[in-house]
Amino acid sequence: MSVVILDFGSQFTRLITRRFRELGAYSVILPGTASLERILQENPQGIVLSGGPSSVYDESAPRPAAGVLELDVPILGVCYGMQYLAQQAGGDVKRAGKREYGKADLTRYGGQLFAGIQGEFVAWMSHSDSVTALPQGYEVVAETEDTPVTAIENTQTRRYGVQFHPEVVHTPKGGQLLANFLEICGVTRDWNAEHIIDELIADVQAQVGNGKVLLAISGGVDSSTLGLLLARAVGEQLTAVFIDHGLLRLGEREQVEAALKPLGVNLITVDARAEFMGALDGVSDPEQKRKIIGREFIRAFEREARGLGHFDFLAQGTLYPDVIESAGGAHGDKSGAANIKSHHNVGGLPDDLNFKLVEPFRTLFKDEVREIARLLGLPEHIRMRHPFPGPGLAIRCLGAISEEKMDILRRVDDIFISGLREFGLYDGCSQALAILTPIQSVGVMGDERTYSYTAALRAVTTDDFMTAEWARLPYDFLATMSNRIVNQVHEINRVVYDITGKPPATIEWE
Ligand SMILES: Nc1ncnc2c1ncn2[C@@H]1O[C@H](COP(=O)(O)OP(=O)(O)OP(=O)(O)O)[C@@H](O)[C@H]1O
Ligand SMILES: O=c1[nH]c(=O)c2[nH+]cn([C@@H]3O[C@H](COP(=O)(O)O)[C@@H](O)[C@H]3O)c2[nH]1
Ligand SMILES: NC(=O)CC[C@H](N)C(=O)O
Ligand SMILES: [Mg+2]
Repeated sequence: MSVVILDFGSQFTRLITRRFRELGAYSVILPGTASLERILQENPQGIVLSGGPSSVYDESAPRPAAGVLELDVPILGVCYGMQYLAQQAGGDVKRAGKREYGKADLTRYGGQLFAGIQGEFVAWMSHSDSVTALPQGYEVVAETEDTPVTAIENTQTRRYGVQFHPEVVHTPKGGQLLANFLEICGVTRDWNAEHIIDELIADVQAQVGNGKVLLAISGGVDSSTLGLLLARAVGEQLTAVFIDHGLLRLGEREQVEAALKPLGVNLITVDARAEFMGALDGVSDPEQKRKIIGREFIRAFEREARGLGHFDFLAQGTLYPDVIESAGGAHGDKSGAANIKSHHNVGGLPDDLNFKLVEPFRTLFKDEVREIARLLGLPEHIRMRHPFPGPGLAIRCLGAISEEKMDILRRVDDIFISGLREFGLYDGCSQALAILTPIQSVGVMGDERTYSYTAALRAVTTDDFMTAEWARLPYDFLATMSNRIVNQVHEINRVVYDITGKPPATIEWE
């Protein structure tokens, strides 16, 4: 039993499942055009039609399969989904005079979807089209100043629609609205992280059978948690490989080896520094760097696999943000989301990949993996570690990299991260990093002129790494960091702090 979410290409589709998970309900995402038969396999108690970039009046607009709207289960349409419901029931949808984007206050609301909700209701909007004529049997149950038809319902047929996005955090009471929909569907809310673990284990066992699995492990949260999960799922068939690509932080290789040993993970460290540094020599374009790194990772795993016998499967701790930013879409079919950057483990994979990928966390967000990690008993110091990207320092050294630049950046990074720990600020940030810029500027030290590099420091707070705020670190702390860095790293004579959120920036600089 589940709620089926039909995806019409919204950036937020995955957030709908996430909210349902938080509410203790199990749901699955299927492509918007999935067949009726496929949908019925999920035994749905309710259906959500997601938002999407298309307009329902376009010839080529994606539509649910015939019969879906006739199913005798409640259906909630979100944005595009609501417009579709309205159009199908004989209403009309037109391009609105004004595009509505961002927060809007509901000037009135009521009806079953809003049951029990009180006070102001801030709704997050992102649409150009609007329902301009209400279909028969429907009632308008919410409006904003700009959009007279902001929510509709037909309690007879149990069809509901909202023009805003209840699934994003910018709609603070959206969770309650989704809970009301679950109630209408009669969903029992007893789904939790332990169920997720059982399900993930069963899925891995079904996928892998007796095959041998090479686990790409970095010592980070995702792959370490995956190590514990796979140890339970396919124990003996597992070999974990950690790659030292020369782009790691100061002392990281030793720390990772020391941290993973007690977990009982059978770990092999591969020294691939020469291969990575050679392949990256002289390359300055960020996307090209990412693609080369993705390819070199796979080549290193292949070399290792050959030495150890035959491996069908490569397991990676890929998370949902890696997938959506690499333009993977909610179900990994490149369904219209934009390519922001090619994460080494998704968009950076070479075309001639000979492994089958095992990526149980591909639909999850970081904080959900941390919850799984807690249940599997991952030690706190690994569980709460800041993420560190697979391409490592290479994407924090802007432009072409070199051994010398890696060495400079390693020392700056170490001063900053150790400083955060020393001042008790590490856990208050979700991620912190140092960047080596190619900018050289004039300074004066010991009465002498310097002409050296500028380092940038960045720290952010975020839950899901999809959006982030820059961390308001104390000035005194930043002053201490700046001092230490210019004093101890002679190649740096200027330090700046990045005060940009995501969006419009991203967390990493490349
Ligand atoms: N040095 C490495 N050696 C082997 N595999 C790696 C390495 N770096 C990254 N990977 C693989 O790429 C995946 C994605 O990297 P990513 O940094 O997003 O996750 P993580 O390192 O497991 O966790 P975290 O986000 O906390 O750093 C990892 O889960 C792992 O499978
Ligand atoms: O394993 C990874 N391989 C990659 O290619 C990669 N690129 C970005 N990141 C991490 O993803 C999160 C979001 O980063 P951005 O805001 O820079 O896109 C941040 O936590 C980044 O550190 C990566 N992780
Ligand atoms: N976010 C959405 O689902 C948008 C739906 C439709 N494309 C519109 O602009 O109104
Ligand atoms: Mg990592």
